[in-house]
Order: sequence, then C-alpha cells, then structure tokens
Amino acid sequence: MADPRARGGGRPGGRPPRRATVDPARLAAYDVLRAVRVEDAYANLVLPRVLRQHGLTGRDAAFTTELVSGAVRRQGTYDLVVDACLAKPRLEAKVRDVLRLGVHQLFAMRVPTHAAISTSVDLTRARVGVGPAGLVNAVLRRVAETDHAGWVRRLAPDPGTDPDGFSAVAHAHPRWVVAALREALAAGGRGDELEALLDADNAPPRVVLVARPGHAGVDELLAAGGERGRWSPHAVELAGGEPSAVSAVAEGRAGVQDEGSQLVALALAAADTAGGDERWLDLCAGPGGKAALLAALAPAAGARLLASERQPHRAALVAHGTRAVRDGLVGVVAADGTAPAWRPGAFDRVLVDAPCSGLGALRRRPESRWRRTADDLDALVPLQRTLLGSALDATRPGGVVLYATCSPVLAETAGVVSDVLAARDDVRLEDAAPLLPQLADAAGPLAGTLQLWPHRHGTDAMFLALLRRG
Ligand SMILES: C[S@@+](CC[C@H](N)C(=O)[O-])C[C@H]1O[C@@H](n2cnc3c(N)ncnc32)[C@H](O)[C@@H]1O
Repeated sequence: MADPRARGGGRPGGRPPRRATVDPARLAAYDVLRAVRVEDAYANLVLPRVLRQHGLTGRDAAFTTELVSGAVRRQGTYDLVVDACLAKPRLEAKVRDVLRLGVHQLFAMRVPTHAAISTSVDLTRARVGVGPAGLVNAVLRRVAETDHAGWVRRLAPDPGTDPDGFSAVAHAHPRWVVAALREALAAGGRGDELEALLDADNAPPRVVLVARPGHAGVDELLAAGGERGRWSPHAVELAGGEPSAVSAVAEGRAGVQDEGSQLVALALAAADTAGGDERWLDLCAGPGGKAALLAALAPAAGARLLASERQPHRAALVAHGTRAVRDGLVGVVAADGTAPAWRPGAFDRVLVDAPCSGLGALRRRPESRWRRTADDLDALVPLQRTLLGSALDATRPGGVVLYATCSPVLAETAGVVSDVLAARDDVRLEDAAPLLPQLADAAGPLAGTLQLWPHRHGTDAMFLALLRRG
C-alpha cells in the first residue's frame, strides 16, 4: 500500500522532516475513526464523504481506506498492544484513535517505522494537541520493538489451553465471536477451518456488481473492467475504481451486491412452486439489494414483487434501489413483518432475509464485530422466529419461503429453522442445494440447508433454508 508521505513528503535519505504537516490521507483516516467512535457511524459509509472532503482519490484514497479498515477491524488486538506499552492504563479516546492508526501502519502496511511514528506524532499535534505527542511517540517506539506475531506471542493465551482466547488476539475477533464461529464451522464438519475463516474476515472484500437481468448485462459491466463472478451468472468482480462511475450502477440497472446475496435471491426465484406463481414478497427488504434482483427476475416468471420493510427510511432506500426495475414491482411498503398487512396465504414465494447479528459479513463492516454482543441474540432470535412464522403464514399452501441470514451463528440459522419446524405441522424443510447447482461445498448445519463461507466461497457467510407450506 503506497504511503502518501513516501511521495514527496520526506527528505532525501528517508528521514522525515521535523515539522512536517500531516498528509490529508492520515487526517482523513483519523476523521473517519472519530466519526465511528463519536457518532456511532459505519466506517464504510462515512469514508466516501471524508475522502471527498479531503480531496483524496486513487492511491491516496486506497491508503486511507486500508488504514481505516485495518485499524478499526483489528482495534481489539491493537488496544492490547498499546495498553502493554503504557505505564498507566488510561488513555484519551482521541489519542487511542491515533495510536490504532499508527499500530496498523507498523504491523500491516509496510510503512517505514520512522514514518509511521513521526506522522502519528504530527497527527496528534494536528488533531488532539501538543500535550500527548510525546506519549504517542514513546508508545509507538515500544510497539515497533517487535512485530505483530511477536506481540501475539507475548500477549495471547496459550493456544493449547485456550484456543478461542488465542484466536481472539491473533485474529482480532471478540472471544464470543470466535466461539460462535468455531461452533458453526464444527456443525458443518469444518472445525479445522477456523483460522482460514478469521483470516478471511480480516481481508477487505472485492467489490462485486450485479447486472439486474432484463436491465443490464454482464458484458456491459465487464466493459467497465472486471471479471465474471464465481457463482452468480449476474456477477462481475470490479477490478477497481468507484462503482458509481459505472453508468449501469448509477442508473440502478446494476448494483453493488455480494455474490452470496445474489445467490439468496436466485435461490428463491429458482424454487419450484406447484400451482400459480405471480405474487412474490420480500418481507425484510431494506436497503433493497435482494429486492432489486428479485424484481428484475420476477417478470420472466410472470410475477411481481412486494418489497416490505419495517423502517420507513430503509423502505425509502428500497424504493430508490429498485427505481430501474419497477416493472417487476407491485410496490414498496413500510410495514412490520411480524404484524402483516396482507391476508394469510397471499403469496407464492416469500423471502425472509432476517435482521441478524451480521457475523457473516465482518469483512465489509470493520467495526461491527466490536459493537455486537452475545446478548444481541436474545432479541434477534425470537424476532427471527416470529418473522419466519409470519412469512409462512403469508405463503399459500404449496408455496415456498426462503429463510436467509448473513450470519452462520447456529442460534440464528439451524436453531430458528428447527424451532419453527417443531412448532408447526404445515411446513417441511426441503433441499436447497438443487436451487444452486453451481455451488460446491456449501452444506449447512441442517440437512438440506446451505451455508456459504468467506474463506471457501469468497462470499459473505449467508445461510439459506427452503421451507414449503404443506
Ligand atoms: C438483513 S436486512 C435485509 C437486507 C435486504 N434483504 C437486502 O438485501 O438489502 C434485515 C432488514 O429487516 C428489517 N426488519 C427488522 N425488523 C423487521 C420487522 N419486524 N419487519 C420487517 N422488517 C424488519 C431491518 O430494518 C433490515 O432492513
């Protein structure tokens, strides 16, 4: 990753100037971390705005993006390292932000040690004040005495006696997340893949576009520079650049969508529905990626989609995201899926892309692993059960419901499906594998369900279960 200071900011011989001004790439990175901390912002949402404010493009924008993503994603481990270098454990939050950015440059960005330290000191002066500059200098000098692996050896528990504790430090995931992912992998017979999964969570995902059928073709997207996706016939992995610069994306005929999410919509559309097939429902549609793909697919089946979402502002996002595929839409409504406004049995096929912990999408949401807690499941799982039950009620006999989560956590996947099946005698679980014959190695925790994995499929860890009303 190119360091902006390496291009004209330093003196010949590599020594940094004593009174350098801070480069905009690092100022921008700090500003994003501050927004994440103070405003509870999502790094990936706030980043484009901050890049624009600082006039950053190309390699400088890429530097800032990696700096932010890495520092936020690995903050748990970086904080341990920083704390081990402090005489007193208390640290002002602003200073911690600067140190997280400094540590990421030292450990993961191949920024020369002197540049990582001196720019962090300058950043402290510029954004925090002169006072803590000496502390930042001293801490980063200590951090730089050994590399990431050395610090993990020094700080992590023994992997033999505490494997989850070791992985939590080595791969910067909260311990409860490590335990939940280990359990989910083991349920599919993949207990030995934990390290690979945690590594994949720490690698920034490539940007994948979807060409919405009938409105854009894959060839049109390939012309923008990229290659075909691995699993979805509508996917193109963008080689680089801003997706919104692709005209089909700007016009809503294409969109940014992980292949796992594309497969969820494709699986629902591929299911056999004995009898009529005109009325499709997306019960939890916001912000609308899957609704847009379903609405693009529906006309070919002679169907139209109702997109429903509880939160009005997210329903508005669905309306915007589906503007180019309106011929496949009945409409977009803001409605609580647990108290439906439609009559029972009104739909032929229904998607429940349930609100979930999101632990399958950690690659693209750097801060989310540190915000979620195990207690979140206490509210999510009952809601997921209710939404799935409500979706089944909305489906006519013979129709299908696809239940999906962007989480592999067993309570949210196998647990919810098993509970709902046990509570009803008018539903059966069917084999979802034939819906996506191109997919390999995706057996889920219950027979017939599918589980995608970032380290295996290069997608988010989507879970899919196909249920049919009897
Ligand atoms: C995982 S997201 C759906 C993502 C969406 N399918 C897509 O592809 O863009 C879950 C959504 O469910 C919504 N939601 C939460 N509770 C709901 C409820 N009771 N009824 C309907 N939607 C709900 C959330 O606001 C959120 O937008």
